Amino acid sequence: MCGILGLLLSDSTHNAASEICEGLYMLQHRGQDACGIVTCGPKGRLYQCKANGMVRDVFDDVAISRLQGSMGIGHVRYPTAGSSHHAEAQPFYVNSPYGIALAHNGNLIDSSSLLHFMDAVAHRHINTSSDSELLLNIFANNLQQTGKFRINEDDIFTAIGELMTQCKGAYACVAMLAGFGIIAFRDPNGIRPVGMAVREYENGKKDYVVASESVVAGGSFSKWENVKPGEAVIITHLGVSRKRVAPSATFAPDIFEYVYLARPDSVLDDVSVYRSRMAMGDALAEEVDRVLSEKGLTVDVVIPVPDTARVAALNLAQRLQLPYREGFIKNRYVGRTFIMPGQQMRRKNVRKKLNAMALEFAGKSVLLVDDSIVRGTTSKEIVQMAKDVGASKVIVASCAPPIRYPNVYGIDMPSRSELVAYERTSEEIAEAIGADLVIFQTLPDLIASVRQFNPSIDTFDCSVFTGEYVTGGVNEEYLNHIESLRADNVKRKMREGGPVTLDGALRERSATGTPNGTDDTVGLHNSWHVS
Ligand SMILES: O=P(O)(O)OC[C@H]1O[C@H](OP(=O)(O)OP(=O)(O)O)[C@H](O)[C@@H]1O
Ligand SMILES: NC(=O)CC[C@H](N)C(=O)O
Ligand SMILES: [Mg+2]
Repeated sequence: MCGILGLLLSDSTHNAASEICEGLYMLQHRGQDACGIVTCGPKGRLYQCKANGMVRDVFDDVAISRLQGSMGIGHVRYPTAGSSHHAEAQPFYVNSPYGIALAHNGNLIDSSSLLHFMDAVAHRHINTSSDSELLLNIFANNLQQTGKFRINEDDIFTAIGELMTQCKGAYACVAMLAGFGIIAFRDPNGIRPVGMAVREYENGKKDYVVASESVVAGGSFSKWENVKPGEAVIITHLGVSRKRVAPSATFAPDIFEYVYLARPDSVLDDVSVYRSRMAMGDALAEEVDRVLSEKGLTVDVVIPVPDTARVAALNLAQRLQLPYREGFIKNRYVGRTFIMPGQQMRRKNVRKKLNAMALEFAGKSVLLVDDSIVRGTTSKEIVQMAKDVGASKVIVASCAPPIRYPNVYGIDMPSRSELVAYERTSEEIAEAIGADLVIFQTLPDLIASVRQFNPSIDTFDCSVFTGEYVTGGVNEEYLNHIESLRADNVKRKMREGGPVTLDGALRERSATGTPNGTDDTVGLHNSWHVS
């Protein structure tokens, strides 16, 4: 779940970079590892700044002022393929044909065969282990096939249509063609979100923004519209062209966007994330009530696990007519822990991020409400913290059902054995996290919490709960393969600089994962900002 963004300003004398940077700040929750912007200035010249780090670390006034041009694209990264090396920060750039930059949210599941195609058929060199670099080169290769000096919109639609038959997985993308315009497209199942909005001036001119989440367009833009699954959108100074370029497929947006990934103040596929989380709290209240009366237990207070679970926890407390107390105070300077790259870092940061206030816990039977329990890192720590400050009983309720299967579509949960619910019953999960009881939302209730706001959504990608993958092509062999590439222990070795196979035996490379690493890759694709 990275964040993507594109901006095209009607006034070619204005620079787009500062507004893109502001937009990336609003998408920071989708990726904390790296970020970048590419703009297109006079004569179609591209300018780039990207690096490991948060938006505030990578972009200062100097960096922004160097990014010339009235259109550009941006990205915040949470790696789900390849490594955390700065060389894999996005947007990616390829010079041929025409000069293209691309930013991608999602994950391809057929990278190995695409890499082989690149090598054996397209003869294009892929310089990193990122699936997004591959995706860009598939697009570039398809455009190249036109053999044209200058391409038109139909050529672009055809190239993306072809890409959608070649690339399997999740991809919400924004691309920029030098001197031409901005292009957005979304995979045929619409797994990851992307939409667009317009800013209209009295003189009839229009600026356009494309973004992962509507919150980016909240200020001066209006008319937010989703990019539809299998659709491509081309935005130029002449206007907008849209076309469905893929054969129809089941629309299956990832339900985890509503559970955790997206900001509550965004509307995704016409569903307010905030409203859906309120509904999750209401539905979970029913389940909590049922289980508590079945077990003859009572609760004195409902305590949310900040931040994401707050909305649902408040509704749950109101529904059950229980006091709601902010028993955990969040340190505002610590980011999201789930999307941090290593287990040790995640664990340490839960402790840094949340502090239990004894006065809300001492002697009480507490119900902690979280949006999800994935590795159990957060719940294990906070249950202990609650007990340390004197809670007499700690019950944990989760707005999502147990997560027992890996995610292969852009959330970094590649390894079954890292999931606390894998091969465990609710009782065993409670034991693993040290709680007296764990209560999970049922899957039908979770789906209804979101779908009631947009019944036209066919279904949701719920693969982390069911093990059913809407794209097909995910079997035991594939799951073992990604586990061997991306399990926490493998990533740790990568960060430590050991040589590991990143692309399934196709090549070996080392990845130190820091901008100061001794290995570096060529400047065409990879540069980072040094102020
Ligand atoms: O079981 P785990 O592996 O710990 O993952 C689940 C937890 O991680 C997330 O919180 P996070 O700190 O990332 O972000 P938040 O502040 O938005 O809640 C999520 O909201 C859960 O609290
Ligand atoms: N979370 C994402 O969307 C990641 C995009 C891409 N797979 C990467 O690892 O850079
Ligand atoms: Mg959380």
